[in-house]
Order: sequence, then structure tokens, then C-alpha cells
Amino acid sequence: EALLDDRKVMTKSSSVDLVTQTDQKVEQLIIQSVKEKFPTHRFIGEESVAAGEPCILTDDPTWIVDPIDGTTNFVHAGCRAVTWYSAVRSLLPQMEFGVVFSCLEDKMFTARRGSGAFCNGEPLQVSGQKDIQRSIIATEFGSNRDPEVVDKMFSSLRNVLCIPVHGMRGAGTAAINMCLVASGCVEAYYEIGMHVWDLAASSLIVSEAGGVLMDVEGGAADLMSRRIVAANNRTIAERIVKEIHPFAPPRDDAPPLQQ
Ligand SMILES: O=P([O-])([O-])O[C@@H]1[C@@H](O)[C@H](O)[C@@H](O)[C@H](O)[C@@H]1O
Ligand SMILES: [Mg+2]
Ligand SMILES: [Mg+2]
Repeated sequence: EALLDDRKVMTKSSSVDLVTQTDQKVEQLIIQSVKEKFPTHRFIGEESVAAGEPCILTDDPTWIVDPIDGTTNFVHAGCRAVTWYSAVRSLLPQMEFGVVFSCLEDKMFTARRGSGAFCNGEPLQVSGQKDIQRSIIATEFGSNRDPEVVDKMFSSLRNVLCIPVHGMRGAGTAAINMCLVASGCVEAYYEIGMHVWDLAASSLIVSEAGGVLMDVEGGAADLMSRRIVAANNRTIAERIVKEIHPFAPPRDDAPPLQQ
């Protein structure tokens, strides 16, 4: 219904960072329904953070919610994903489960720590490809149009493409790009600039499907750092790291700037 109806587009951090009433309604729907069952649990929701709520993980069980991942697709009539997940603290081994729903394809991606990753109940496995020259790599350009940042993104894109790889792709949603890695459809996905709610659910789905997560400079992945390489294996991830022009956007858990 919303795909046909909701065309009132608002903006957040920039004129290309879009939000609709459906983003806000879906986030409230998820938070309210979880709260009814688990009144003491905490939430980090994309639209709640945009409205001034803190983006901090504590020791309490926390649900990280991206109500629509791929709002730009949605606004242009192709909603790709609704993603949400539960974590206990920020470290990957402490994530409990992740759920990504690709509504137009009717695909429900799920993972529970230590129990594997699934799409509509079928087990997922990353690609077995070890040769990056026989790989497809996914990435996105996010919503930062600062020419210096765009130059860095283009330099990384050029370097990765010229390895050479078979191709580059972008689904318009970080969550689905990561699920494509988990499904073995692409070998890797990298991006700088997305947020913890874009990655949370799908990072567990990737690791439970046998993939690896890494920072763009090669260290451990940090979901609050707004940088990620998700790959089918370490060889491919480390090769991509060599080609990325790194930069560091403000962290998701950085204290708000003083007025
Ligand atoms: O805003 P939204 O549609 O939930 O999420 C978007 C992502 O999934 C997209 O792939 C990424 O490039 C953007 O930076 C943004 O975070
Ligand atoms: Mg998102
Ligand atoms: Mg969103």
C-alpha cells in the first residue's frame, strides 16, 4: 500500500538523505510490538536517532532497527528491504539474531548466533570463489555529496574495478548487498558512510553464512565506525582492503556536537 501511496518525501542530513512517513511508521510498529513483549529492552532506530534519541549500546538487550533500508529505492517505487536485529552490546560475537525482509521479492533472511543463516528457511552459504578476478563486488555511494568524499569513493571504485573484477553492483540497500554476499551471489560488499542500522542484521547473516567482516583498513569490523568490508573469505576481503581509499565519517556512537 505504501509503495502506491507514500510519495511525501522529506530529507534529513542532506537533500539526498531521504525519509518518508512509512519509514517512521514501520519503525514505530516494530518498536511498539517488541516493547509489548520485552518492556525493558532498548532500541536504536534510524528514525528515532534522527529525531534526537541516543545511539549508544549498553549491556542491556538492544534492538537495532532500520525500518526501510533503501528509502531511495522506495521513493523511486522499488522498496527492497526492511531490516531489524537484536544485539547484546556492540561486539559481533554478542549479536543474537538478525532479520532482513526483502518485501518485493518476499525473501526473509534470518540468522541466529551459532545456528547458521537462512533465506525463507533454506540455508545460506557464501561463494567459494578465492580469485578476485572472477568475482562480483557490490558497493554504494551513500548520501554524502561532498566532492572530496565522492573523489575518494570513485578512486576506490576505480581501483577495485581495475583489479580487474567481473563486475560491480549495488542493490541500493546495504542490507540486501550483504545478503547477496551471504547468498553467494556476489563475493563482497564494501562501503564507507552507512550506519549501524544498515549493517547490524545482515552482518550476522554474512558471518553465519561463512563470510568475513573487516574494517576498510583491514582491522576488526566495528559496526559503529560506518565502514565495512563483508566478503566470502579473508583472501577476497584483504584484496579489497588494498584498493580502498579510506576515510572516517563521524562515528554513530559519537557524542552529539555541542550547540
Ligand atoms: O537510509 P536507508 O535507505 O535506510 O539506508 C541507505 C543504505 O542502505 C544505502 O545502501 C547506503 O548507501 C546509504 O548510505 C543509506 O544508509
Ligand atoms: Mg538503511
Ligand atoms: Mg532506513
